[in-house]
Amino acid sequence: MEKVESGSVENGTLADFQIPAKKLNVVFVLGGPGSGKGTQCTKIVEAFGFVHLSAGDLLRAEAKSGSESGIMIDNMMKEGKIVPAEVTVKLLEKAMKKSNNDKFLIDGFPRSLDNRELFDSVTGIEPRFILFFDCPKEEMERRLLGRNQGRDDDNEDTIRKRFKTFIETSLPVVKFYEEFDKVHKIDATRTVDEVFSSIEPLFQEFKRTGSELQEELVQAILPYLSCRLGALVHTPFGFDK
Ligand SMILES: Nc1ncnc2c1ncn2[C@@H]1O[C@H](COP(=O)(O)OP(=O)(O)OP(=O)(O)O)[C@@H](O)[C@H]1O
Ligand SMILES: O=c1ccn([C@@H]2O[C@H](COP(=O)(O)O)[C@@H](O)[C@H]2O)c(=O)[nH]1
Repeated sequence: MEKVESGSVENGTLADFQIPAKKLNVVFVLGGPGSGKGTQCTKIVEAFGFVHLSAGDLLRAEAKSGSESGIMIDNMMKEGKIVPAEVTVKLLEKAMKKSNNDKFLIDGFPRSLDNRELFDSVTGIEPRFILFFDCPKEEMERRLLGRNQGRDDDNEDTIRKRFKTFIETSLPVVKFYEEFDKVHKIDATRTVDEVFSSIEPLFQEFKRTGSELQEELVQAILPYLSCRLGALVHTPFGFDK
């Protein structure tokens, strides 16, 4: 397999990561297009303080950025094809390094066995477990056609291609992890709340403690405090009139 060119990668670990790869908690969220991965990730983030990284969103942003690979990514997405692993892994790696968090939900990735292999060799990260949203094609198609978020790939023709790629290329990843007993298969046909209730117990070990919540609050108000402090320093007599 081709090796990723990255100055930060040494011996299969994220060398300049603040937290060792082994200590990171990564959950892969897999399932067919429209099975409800993104919807549930939002709820998991709210409840358990994970960082949500959607591989599709990262690729869409890269496609829009006008970068060298942008046109290639855009074309591949319109065809429902899997973007080369080097591109996606690099985007995920960059997004993870930007975050101070140690808990990541990686949504819609790995989409193929070679995506999985490259992520493993570049980051050295072993996912804690895999959530697999199981949903019939007809229901997924109904949801995608009703999504209405202006996505270029939510049309009948591309949806057909995305389903084909999912079955031929992405399902083998689920099978791979099943061999290691890492997959939690979720019946995604139920309501959003019912689905969430069934996955909530899997995340109990990640429940935030009081001091973590306190730390999050401090981090959230820090920019405001430093802004106020700056204003005080620049105001005669040290206070606003
Ligand atoms: N349990 C559910 N019941 C009914 N509709 C749902 C459910 N979960 C999600 N939806 C809706 O289905 C559509 C697709 O959901 P979502 O974007 O979460 O899927 P996804 O798996 O992330 O899709 P993709 O892989 O294409 O990004 C959205 O419009 C969402 O509101
Ligand atoms: O790891 C990935 C994830 C996504 N893609 C491409 O993006 C589209 C849309 O992905 P969503 O998860 O539905 O947002 C997908 O059809 C692929 O073309 C990818 O190549 N690799």
